[in-house]
Amino acid sequence: MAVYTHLGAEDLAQLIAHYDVGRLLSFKGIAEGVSNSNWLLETTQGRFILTMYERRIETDDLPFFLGLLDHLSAANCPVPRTIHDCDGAAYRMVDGKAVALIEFLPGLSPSTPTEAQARSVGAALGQMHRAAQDYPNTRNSTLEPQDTLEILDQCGTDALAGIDPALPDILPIGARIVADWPEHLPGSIIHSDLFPDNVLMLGDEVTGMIDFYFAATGAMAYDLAVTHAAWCFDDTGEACDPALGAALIAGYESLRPLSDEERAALPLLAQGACLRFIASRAQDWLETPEDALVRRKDPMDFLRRLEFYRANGQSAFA
Ligand SMILES: Nc1ncnc2c1ncn2[C@@H]1O[C@H](COP(=O)(O)OP(=O)(O)O)[C@@H](O)[C@H]1O
Ligand SMILES: N[C@@H](CCOP(=O)(O)O)C(=O)O
Repeated sequence: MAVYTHLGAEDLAQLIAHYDVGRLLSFKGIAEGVSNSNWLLETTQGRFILTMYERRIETDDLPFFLGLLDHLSAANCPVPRTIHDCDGAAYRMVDGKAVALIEFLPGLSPSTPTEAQARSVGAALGQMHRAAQDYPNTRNSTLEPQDTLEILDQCGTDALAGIDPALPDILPIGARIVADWPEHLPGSIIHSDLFPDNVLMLGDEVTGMIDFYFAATGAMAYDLAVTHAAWCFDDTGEACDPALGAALIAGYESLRPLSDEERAALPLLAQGACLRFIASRAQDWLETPEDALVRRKDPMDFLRRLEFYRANGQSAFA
């Protein structure tokens, strides 16, 4: 489920009246997603996505996230633009919560990506990194390897072992990743969470990259490593498909070639990416009540990926 707040027809019609988007004809809540409430709105002028920010997002960060969408879409990246209200504001407050109206983009998120799709998503990521170079705003990530290790430390060995007896192994492994973490790789604004469910596609074409709410200033090669970990394995992280990885990287390099230093760092960056998703998933696992209507994601899916990157080193990216 991803509609945490009830908004009725009258609430939505009243809200829409603040925008130049015509009259509300119909709406429905969107089931996908876990962090925010989303509705698909149909008005006399077309379709729009309404997002209400519920968890993990600071309202103070919204100008950064929403301005980034406008910056990237103006540079022809496949990213939805935000619809500003009649006063020019990118977001409004409803009952104390921030809401934004966002362009609807067509497309479906692939559940079993093909090589052609992995290549396209790599190219879209490279295009985004280049276009974001001159975005004037910055944001520090709150999920650097050190932060994610602290999250796991706070979960504690016993609680981690309660999720899976092998999970506490991540603590010493994570400490080594943090100690070896490369600094000074070329940076831009990075998406940081470009999983298949955050990409919309029509056939092999990327029609939308969405959910930029972990975007931050960071190393571009780290973003590529996150995308590799998210796209090139089966769901449980047991099997990596090297052809998907090769296609993803080739697509990326068609827009932005990697330096030797970035290429050499990929195995460690990918381990750091896995550490980040193990941490947020473990934290959610422990904090989400058993009877909540949100499907908990298994941190072990990313411990398996991490083991793969440790065992295969550079050949994971051959
Ligand atoms: N701009 C958009 N165009 C079309 N569909 C969208 C758009 N933004 C979000 N969606 C739909 O809403 C779902 C949840 O959005 P998302 O931003 O990923 O939410 P969450 O942050 O809760 O994960 C997506 O899977 C997609 O189906
Ligand atoms: N992609 C992350 C979860 C982040 O959730 P999102 O719905 O906001 O993309 C994971 O798989 O752990």
